[in-house]
This record gives sequence, C-alpha cells and structure tokens, in this order.
Amino acid sequence: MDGDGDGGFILLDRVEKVFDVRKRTGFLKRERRRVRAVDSLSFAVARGEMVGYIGPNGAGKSTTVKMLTGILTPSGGRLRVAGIDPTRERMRLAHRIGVVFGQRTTLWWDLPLIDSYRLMHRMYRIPDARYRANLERLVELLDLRALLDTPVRQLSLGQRMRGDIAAALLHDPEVLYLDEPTIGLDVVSKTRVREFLRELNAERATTVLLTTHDLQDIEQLCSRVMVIDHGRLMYDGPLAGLHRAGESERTLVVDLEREMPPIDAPAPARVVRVEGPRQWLAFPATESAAPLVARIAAQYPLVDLSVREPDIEAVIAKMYAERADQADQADGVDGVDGVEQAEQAGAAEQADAAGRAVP
Ligand SMILES: Nc1ncnc2c1ncn2[C@@H]1O[C@H](COP(=O)(O)OP(=O)(O)OP(=O)(O)O)[C@@H](O)[C@H]1O
Repeated sequence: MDGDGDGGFILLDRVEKVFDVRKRTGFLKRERRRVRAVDSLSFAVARGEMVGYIGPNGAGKSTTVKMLTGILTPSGGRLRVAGIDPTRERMRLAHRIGVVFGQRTTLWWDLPLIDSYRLMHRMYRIPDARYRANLERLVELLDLRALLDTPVRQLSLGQRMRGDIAAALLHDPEVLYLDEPTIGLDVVSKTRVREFLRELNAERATTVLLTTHDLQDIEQLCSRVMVIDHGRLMYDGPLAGLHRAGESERTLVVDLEREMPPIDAPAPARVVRVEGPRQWLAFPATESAAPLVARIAAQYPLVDLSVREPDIEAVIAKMYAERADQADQADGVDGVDGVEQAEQAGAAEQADAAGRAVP
C-alpha cells in the first residue's frame, strides 16, 4: 500500500494543529492561549507532483511540513504520506522522505562535505552500491566534485544549499520537502538549483512540496500552488489563476538615457513611479513583458531594464481585497449576505482556475 489508493500520495483530511501557549502577563501571572496553527486543512498531492506551498509569515506552512515528517503530532484529522501515518511510523517514513531547510543545514559544519555524506550512508543504512551510484549522480548533477573535501563552514550559501540538497536525496526519497531552497542565492545558483529540481522530478517522479517566498521558484517549477493563511487553504490551482484571483502585477523597471516625461505605455500597463531617468511600469502578471519591452525599446532611448515579480504577500493581499470588493458588490445588488456570496464567488473562481474547489 503506497498511499495512492486512497486519493493522494500526500493526504491531509481535516487536519488540525493547536498549540497551547503560556504567556507571562505579570509577576506571577501567566495567561494560557490556544493558537490554531492549522485549521481543518484538507488536500491531496499525487505521486510525482511538484506543488508550491505558500502563505504569509505565521500562516502554518512549517507546522504542516513538521506534521508531514512526524516531528509534530496533529491535534485532529487524518494525515498520510506514502500510505504511512507520520506520527506512528516516523522512522519508517524517514527512509522515504527528504527534507531541505534553506536557512538551516543538516550537514556537519566542521567536516568536509564528503564526511557528511558518509555519515548519512550509515545513518540511513543505504546499500553500498546504491550509495555510490547516487553520490556519483548527485555530485555530477549538482556540480559538487571540487567541493567534496571542503569543510561545510567554508562553502558559499549556494554551494552549501547544493550540498544540502544532495544530502537529502542520497537515500532516494520519494517525497522531498523543500523550505526556501533558493533563499539568499544569487541568480546563477538559483537557476542551477531550479534546473536540478526539474530534472529530478522528470527523471525520478519525486513528489515535491516547495515552500518559498520567491514566486519565480513556483513559476518555474510548479504547475500547482496552494496558498495557506491562518492555517486554512485559501487557494489551490495554477499560479496564473492566483495572479488572476489577485489581479497581481509585475513591474518593469526601465532606465532611460535621461530624465523624460512618463512613458506612454499601452493600457493596462502604466507608469507608477518616475525617479530621474528611471521609470517603473506596472503590468498584469499574467501577461508577457516582451511586447511592452519591444515598444519601449523602439520609441525611447533605453539603457537598461529589469522585471520584478510581485511578492507573495502582495498577491495574497490583493486576493483578499478582490474578495472584499465582490462582497460589497453582492451586498449592494440584492441585499443577500455579502460575505457569503463573495466566498461563493471566490470559491467558484478558484474552482474555475484550478479545476478543483477549495473547501
Ligand atoms: N511550537 C509552537 N508553539 C506555539 N506556537 C507555535 C509553535 N509553532 C508555530 N506556532 C504558531 O503557529 C502559527 C503558524 O506558524 P508556522 O511556523 O507554521 O507558520 P509559517 O507559515 O511556517 O510561517 P513563516 O513563513 O514565518 O515560517 C504561528 O502563529 C506560530 O506563532
């Protein structure tokens, strides 16, 4: 039984996690507070899917991943990974999952990189032939050969991240949880990590749950994105659908030869800021920048340009604002409960974009 039979390789059915927090409120006084970090969360991820798992700070992402690895026990609901209950069989599950935390390393800081891998070989009891073949493949794909004898503390952030990804994959896990795998990396390192993850997914059908604040990670890797806020699933569908739901915009930053009046851009693109020779133009995130760039290049003395992605917080904030607007409109039209109508409208929009309804 591998978990696909009952609806998903990763399966959450009305999962809850409540923390009891004690706060000091006076000299001998303590107040008890309950924090509902994950609130009736249900979703299914199929084997081989690569899914983005995003949300604002404190939304409940890490708590979900910790429950999926068995580090935390759910307060309620049902959770399965590859058919395994993580709380009950954490050790058995450990052989089938890999975890990478962008901001922490699982490598031994003072040891050469290769020694960490040797230790993992023992810890996971990886058969010798498999260990050698996997090590060779990962060293090649992640370009680690020249770094194997370097102590981890001497590696750059990008090198260390590649080292960590290899460590998480030495035992051939079927599921990989990645928490901010490109945080702090330069463009070249980001591209390398993303290319590797794409290849891994294509070759081995590794199921990937990716937590990130970088929307380009999602755009380049995931056909599906789930948004969580206050422990609840707010959106489940393609990234384009999220942009549509949030009407999000990208920004084209243009450097001209000299200070000029605002660029005459074709609507809906428009100049939102001008500072000396630099101008910022907002345009819909669902559209390509190419026609806009071509037009500006043809008509203005262009020196340089770059495109900035909307940040996740902004996309989500716009999604909420959109829903609130719909609620107001619904209220005005027929006097029925506006919030409820907006929720229905939002859910329909999501179901439309995603092909699946959000509970
Ligand atoms: N061990 C804990 N004890 C008490 N409260 C906790 C604990 N872990 C998390 N929380 C609370 O649960 C909520 C969800 O936290 P979580 O770390 O899962 O969010 P997150 O989405 O991963 O955020 P971030 O993007 O900042 O990492 C927050 O309100 C947090 O303060």
